[in-house]
Amino acid sequence: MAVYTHLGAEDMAALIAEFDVGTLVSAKGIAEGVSNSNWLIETTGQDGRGARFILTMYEFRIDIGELPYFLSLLDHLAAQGCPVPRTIHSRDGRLYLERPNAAGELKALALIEYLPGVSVSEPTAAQARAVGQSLAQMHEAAASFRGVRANGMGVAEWRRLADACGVDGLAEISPELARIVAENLPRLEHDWPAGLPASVIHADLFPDNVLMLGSTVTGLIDFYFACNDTTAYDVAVTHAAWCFDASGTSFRPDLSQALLEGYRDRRPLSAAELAALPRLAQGAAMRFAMSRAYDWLNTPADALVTKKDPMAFARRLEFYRDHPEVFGPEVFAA
Ligand SMILES: Nc1ncnc2c1ncn2[C@@H]1O[C@H](COP(=O)(O)OP(=O)(O)OP(=O)(O)O)[C@@H](O)[C@H]1O
Ligand SMILES: N[C@@H](CCO)C(=O)O
Repeated sequence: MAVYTHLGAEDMAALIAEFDVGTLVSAKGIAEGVSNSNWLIETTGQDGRGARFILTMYEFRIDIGELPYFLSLLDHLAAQGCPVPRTIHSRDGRLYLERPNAAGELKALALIEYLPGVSVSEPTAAQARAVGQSLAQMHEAAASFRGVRANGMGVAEWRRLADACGVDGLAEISPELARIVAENLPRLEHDWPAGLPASVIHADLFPDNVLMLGSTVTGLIDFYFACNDTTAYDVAVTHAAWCFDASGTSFRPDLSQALLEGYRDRRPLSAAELAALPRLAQGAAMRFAMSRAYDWLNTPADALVTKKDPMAFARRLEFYRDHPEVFGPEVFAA
């Protein structure tokens, strides 16, 4: 569940009245998501024909100081034609408002455009191709975005998370996990690709952050890890998130080929980027193995959150290390 704060009907109506979107008709809590409280809002709309929005209260994790980067990035990408929800600005031009949460702490709230579509759990090749195309479209469209944010989930953070788990903590999750981190993290730290083209990246484009209708991408959402970093690393993250079964044991070459071809339809990958992809993909797998391992050990047993399996990504890491040909030229020649 993810509605941590109860907003009464009068408070909600007053909040929505701060935006030029008509009057409040209904507000329903959204169960998905863990970091924020989210509501599906229905209003009469500016023209009386009805309109839908997503209202988010940023409960944990997101620093209010970073919200202008995330929310104005949505506006920028939407204005460039990307399938990204626009931020609705308040009548007095603010990107977000502030209200007390359940504990009386001041929290930020943003209203964003509602987009149709559902997140797929078993993607087809046509859907993977469309996601590759949308990712490339986003990279191109973001080139003119002026905001800058460092990647808080980069190599240094993988090390910090690994050290915070400790060898014993990693081994408690799985002895294999401790071994894979010990064997691969120092190597990735030492040889992490540098000097490749950089841009704004989404950095977390998992299937649950893509809305689709059939094989059409209708929404890229949850930009709260977006940052400026190596563009091809975003391709690697998306590849790691889309091209395996849930356990990370079974690689799907059909999805891989479709995703990479879709991406290259819109933005060519240079020889240097292609050569770096095996290592970038190992890093992407390490990033999610480490954030999941840390959460595994530090999420209270009674939290209403499903723990995600770190081994699913540790296995992907070994797969990428052992199969660099996944990104080889023969894949694209086929
Ligand atoms: N613009 C949108 N249009 C339609 N539905 C949306 C939109 N934004 C979010 N949603 C819906 O709300 C759900 C929760 O959103 P989101 O995943 O961003 O929450 P979160 O708490 O930030 O997530 P997490 O903690 O997993 O990062 C999504 O699964 C999606 O169903
Ligand atoms: N998408 C991530 C969570 C965000 O870090 C995961 O599945 O582990």
